[in-house]
Amino acid sequence: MKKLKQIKEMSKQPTNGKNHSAWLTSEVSLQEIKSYTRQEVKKHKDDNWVIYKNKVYDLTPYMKHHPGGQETILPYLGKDITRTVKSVHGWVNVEKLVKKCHIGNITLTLNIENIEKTSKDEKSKPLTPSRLRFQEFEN
Ligand code: HEM
Repeated sequence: MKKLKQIKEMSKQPTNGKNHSAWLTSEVSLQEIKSYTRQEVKKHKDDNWVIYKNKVYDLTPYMKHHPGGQETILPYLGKDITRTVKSVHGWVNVEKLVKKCHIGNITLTLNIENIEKTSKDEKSKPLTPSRLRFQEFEN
């Protein structure tokens, strides 16, 4: 925890990517991987958390090194950045660059109640050959 505090202090002076190599060689590690829901990540917007490919990252130590500037990332904090990153710079190996910021994974939850409701709905059943024939008569 003390280490995390130090890192957060260090992150206060932006270099806007001018010191990207310093980031790559630094020994920062926030690793204590936990499971989070998307709702939980949203609540940690101010802690600089984001979701990338179902993994949770605390970008605090990386922000000031981001070549695109830390201000570009600000609107995306607490959110899933997967699509945005793909459209802005799909060639960047994000997972490698922010490996040190990986703090958790998104838990996939199934809403059993909804699944039961859906399966009771006749129309939601898969179109098996016999149902297909039946549908031909319906239309
Ligand atoms: C943690 C995730 C991210 C990492 C590791 C990352 C990494 C990088 C890297 C390595 C570059 C330089 C690319 C190059 O010069 O070819 C870059 C540039 C940039 N990034 Fe990110 N980025 C991240 C998230 C984001 C997000 C969420 C945005 C939001 C829009 C963003 C916007 C930009 C922009 C605008 C540039 C400048 C592109 C340019 O110079 O034309 N990045 N980023």
